[in-house]
Amino acid sequence: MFKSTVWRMIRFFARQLADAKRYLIAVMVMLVGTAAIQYAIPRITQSVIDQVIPKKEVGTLALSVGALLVLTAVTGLLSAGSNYLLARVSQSAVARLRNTLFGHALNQDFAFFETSKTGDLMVVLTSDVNALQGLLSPNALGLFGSILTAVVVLVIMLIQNPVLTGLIVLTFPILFIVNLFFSRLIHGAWRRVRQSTGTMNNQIQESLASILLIKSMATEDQTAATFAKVNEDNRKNQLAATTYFAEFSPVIDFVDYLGTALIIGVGAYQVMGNSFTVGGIVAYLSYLTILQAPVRSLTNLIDRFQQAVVSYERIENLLAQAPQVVDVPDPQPLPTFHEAVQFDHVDFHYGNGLPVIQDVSFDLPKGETVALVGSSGAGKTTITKLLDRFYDVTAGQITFDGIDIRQVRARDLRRQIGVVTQDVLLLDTSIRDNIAYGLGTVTDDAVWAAAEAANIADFVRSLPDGLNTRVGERGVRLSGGQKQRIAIARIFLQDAPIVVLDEATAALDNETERFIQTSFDRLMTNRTSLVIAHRLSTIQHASEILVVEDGKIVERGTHQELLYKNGRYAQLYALQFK
Ligand SMILES: Nc1ncnc2c1ncn2[C@@H]1O[C@H](COP(=O)(O)OP(=O)(O)OP(=O)(O)O)[C@@H](O)[C@H]1O
Repeated sequence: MFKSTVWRMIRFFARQLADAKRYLIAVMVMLVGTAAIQYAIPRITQSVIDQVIPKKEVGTLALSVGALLVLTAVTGLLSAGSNYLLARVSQSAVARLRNTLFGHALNQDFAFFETSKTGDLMVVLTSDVNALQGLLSPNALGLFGSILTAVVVLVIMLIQNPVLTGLIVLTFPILFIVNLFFSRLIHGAWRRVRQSTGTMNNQIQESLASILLIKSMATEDQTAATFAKVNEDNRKNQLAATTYFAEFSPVIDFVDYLGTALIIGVGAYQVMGNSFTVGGIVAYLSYLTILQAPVRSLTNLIDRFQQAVVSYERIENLLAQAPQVVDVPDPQPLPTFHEAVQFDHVDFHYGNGLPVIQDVSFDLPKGETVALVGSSGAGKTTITKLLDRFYDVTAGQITFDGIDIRQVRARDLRRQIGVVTQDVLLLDTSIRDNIAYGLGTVTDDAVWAAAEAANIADFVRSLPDGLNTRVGERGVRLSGGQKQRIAIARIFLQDAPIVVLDEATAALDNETERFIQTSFDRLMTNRTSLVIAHRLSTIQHASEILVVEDGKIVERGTHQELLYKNGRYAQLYALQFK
């Protein structure tokens, strides 16, 4: 499983990098150049010590120093160039991936968002994508460069001084194992730090979001105590991570130093026996750093690789999700609504399989109002969601002017239906942008006309910033009634021929209720409406009232007919007006 994921991930990277071939070739050329210069610099130092100094060649000395300065400047340029190109390639690959994932998530249907937690999706879109970016980062990709340099340097060192080079190479497995062990420990420790930081952040976010609840239940102390516990866990994890680091750094330094000790000990011994030179020792000390670099970053890369594989698996899982509600390959055009919507023996259940809607049939002719009433949880909202095709019916069909709504493009259908829900969704932007949301460029006159129709214009005019007033996160700076009227203004502007109104259940004061009712009435004039009514006084003029209980229509008729019948509706009505 792990192996096949690794292969798929490598192929994925190859595809991502395919169109950056030119850049990657340029990077390779730069890396080869860097390798050559990194080999040459210690060689020049060596020749200065071994030849230029004994022979007192001042001219060659000046030349050598000049060459060293030029070469160092050139490596600087090459590494800046290759880092820039690698960063450019990896960042655009990652940005593309994030766009794909976000678009894919947005295109999922409603059912998907019910089963996936927002937090989990956030992790995939941020941390998991970052983990892949970690593998594509200039550091990780630059490892190829440092391996290349190390191999070149190693071959030449072996030819020059096989004994000393052989001994140095023997320290590498120790260096590798100690590094691996250390990085496992430290990564584990940092993972725990990240987890506890995540828990801490969630706790802060949740507490701030539910501040009203905390204040009204006076649970400040309790909330602070829970937070203190999470905070303490986080402190302990941080301390453990830094302790590991403090303990292991000297060990790593010691193993690093083994190579240096060998060069000084064995090298000097060879110099005494005239089989090596002082300049050679100095050059080898520089080469040692070049050789150790990839050994050290390899362990880092192994960890990043493992993290990336786990993240890639989660990304793949998200990409493998396919929405159930999809457009047919050849959708029919949907002309403007002109006749009727029909529910024809509709059955529906959510993912858990429990029947929610059973054998529901009704007509919603153009220009008429059909009202849904019934107890909480009876299935009224579900019926409106089926009309908007947020879910597909499990049996029967819903037709729009005779066309099954599964045969048309979902967005064409939804454009013709305006929805005002109980919990009004507002974005943290201006009132103007909230009213015009999703409707392209709209003139201020049109926005004012919609605000006027929704009975919110006077209020907007009374604000110092008028239409430019920001509504705050989730519209916190507005009252419930004001939010709802902004949502109604949005529907006026959308000018959909069909409206779905879910009356607020929350008790509104009489004045607000009257305001909203007038704007609802205006919205319903000349439109076709499906209304979920909680206050039965508002639907007395509906052309048909459907009483829904346990997902079935148990009674239907006009207000007068149903009162006369003296059944469930009459009962509900009596309850509200006794
Ligand atoms: N996403 C879902 N997954 C599973 N069951 C659901 C889901 N949404 C709603 N239900 C269930 O479906 C039934 C009908 O819910 P629905 O929201 O349609 O009722 P409602 O009549 O609109 O209620 P209310 O008047 O309280 O808004 C309820 O039993 C509810 O628990």
